[in-house]
Amino acid sequence: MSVQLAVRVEQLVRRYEAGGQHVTALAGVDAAFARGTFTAVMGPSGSGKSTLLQTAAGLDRPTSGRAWIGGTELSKLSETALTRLRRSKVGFVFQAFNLVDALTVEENITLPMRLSGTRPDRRWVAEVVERVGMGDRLHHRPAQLSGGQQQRVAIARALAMRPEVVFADEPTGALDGTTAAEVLALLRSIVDEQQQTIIMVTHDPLAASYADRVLVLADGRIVTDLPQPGVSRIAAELASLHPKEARVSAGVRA
Ligand SMILES: Nc1ncnc2c1ncn2[C@@H]1O[C@H](COP(=O)(O)OP(=O)(O)OP(=O)(O)O)[C@@H](O)[C@H]1O
Repeated sequence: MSVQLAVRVEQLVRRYEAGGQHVTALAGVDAAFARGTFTAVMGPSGSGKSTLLQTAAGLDRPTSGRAWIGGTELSKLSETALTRLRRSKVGFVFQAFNLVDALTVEENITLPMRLSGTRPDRRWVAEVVERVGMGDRLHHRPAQLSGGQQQRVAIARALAMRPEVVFADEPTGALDGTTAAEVLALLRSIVDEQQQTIIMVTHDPLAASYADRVLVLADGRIVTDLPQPGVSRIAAELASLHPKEARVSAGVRA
């Protein structure tokens, strides 16, 4: 039986022009992500990790190349169809949380379902809220929460609809070690128990060790594709690319 692909990108190129200068954020990335797998995307700052996530998720259009979510090629979709596809199949956790200030925690978490006209699965929503430790803050507004708490709300919002694919950009960057471990265990369990697919950008080798696979980007290209590496192997790979960055990521002050 062939492996079902949740996400695929082919020869993805993304160039930006800013202040008269051209930057090649992605220089031709090919990658396939099987359904029910958890992939960590790593690499030095500026290597193209966020751009890969954004273009693979259909939040940004590539300069050239193609991206698929499930069997659907994103470049063939109108903006409306793309928005519909994202709302029904994709969950996002952004670096900047992107919570709606005017809504409560509970309303933020169920917003994607209301937007896509799906009835929330109350039991699952309650479980997700509990597992990110936000059960006692449901009626707060984002401005009344710490950065780590806002990130946990963003994670609950991404998982509440049981999307087929979750794209997460540094989901544990703002969390303390204990909360980060709980969130990573939750991400791991939705892959193992519900066959959801996660693609997560992280700088942290410990966070990446929860994944089934680690892709390392450098200068807009995949330079390493490791199946189930341990923390020390990941740290060594990063150190070989960019020694200072790897030391800081591993929590060691340079
Ligand atoms: N909107 C934009 N306009 C111009 N250049 C951009 C834009 N977004 C990203 N870039 C550039 O593209 C390159 C890749 O950026 P990207 O954010 O994908 O890297 P990253 O690996 O996620 O970095 P970090 O780890 O610092 O978040 C960088 O050189 C960045 O400056």
